[in-house]
Amino acid sequence: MKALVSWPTFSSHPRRKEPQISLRHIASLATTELCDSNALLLTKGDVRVLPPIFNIYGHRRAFSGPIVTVKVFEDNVLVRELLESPGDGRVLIIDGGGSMRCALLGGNLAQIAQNMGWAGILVNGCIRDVDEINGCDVGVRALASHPQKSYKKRVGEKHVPVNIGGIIIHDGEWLYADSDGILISKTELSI
Ligand SMILES: O=C([O-])CC(=O)C(=O)O
Repeated sequence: MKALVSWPTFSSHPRRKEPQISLRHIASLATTELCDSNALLLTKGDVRVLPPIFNIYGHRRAFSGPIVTVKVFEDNVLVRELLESPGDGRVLIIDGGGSMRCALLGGNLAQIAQNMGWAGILVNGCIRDVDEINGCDVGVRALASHPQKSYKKRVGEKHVPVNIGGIIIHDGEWLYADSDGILISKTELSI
């Protein structure tokens, strides 16, 4: 398998014959290759594999970037605040405690994330407006979908360590996601 995977978009313009490959779709390194090339880091725990509990949403199937964390519970005001700030190719990890009782991310927030340059969003919880999210040029991972919105009380903490499926993740670490899985790394990885 090649080290680099890409997710080209093809122009629908009738006169254009060549596929248009958007630079924003040159995706991240393949998680399989990263695991194979960084076996020592995996052994040491500097690279961890998240348990395969997340569903894949969003137009961008593969993404990577430095992590920003936020810990909330059934309240997404802090999520909106972060997504309204420049993403600069980073990945937002929302630890929603795994709640199955409401959605922490919907179509509006995914659109904002796309416009603000976030590479991806991982939700330890639920999302809604799945069809809209799937149309946004951002990668999304979440446990499930739920039609109900969350509270708006602004309770939670930004930039704190979070525990996702038993893996402790710190702000500033790196996330790599593709169709095969999700890696968390203390540092930026190479093949
Ligand atoms: O605002 C929310 O609670 C989530 C939502 O529906 C959206 O992002 O469209």
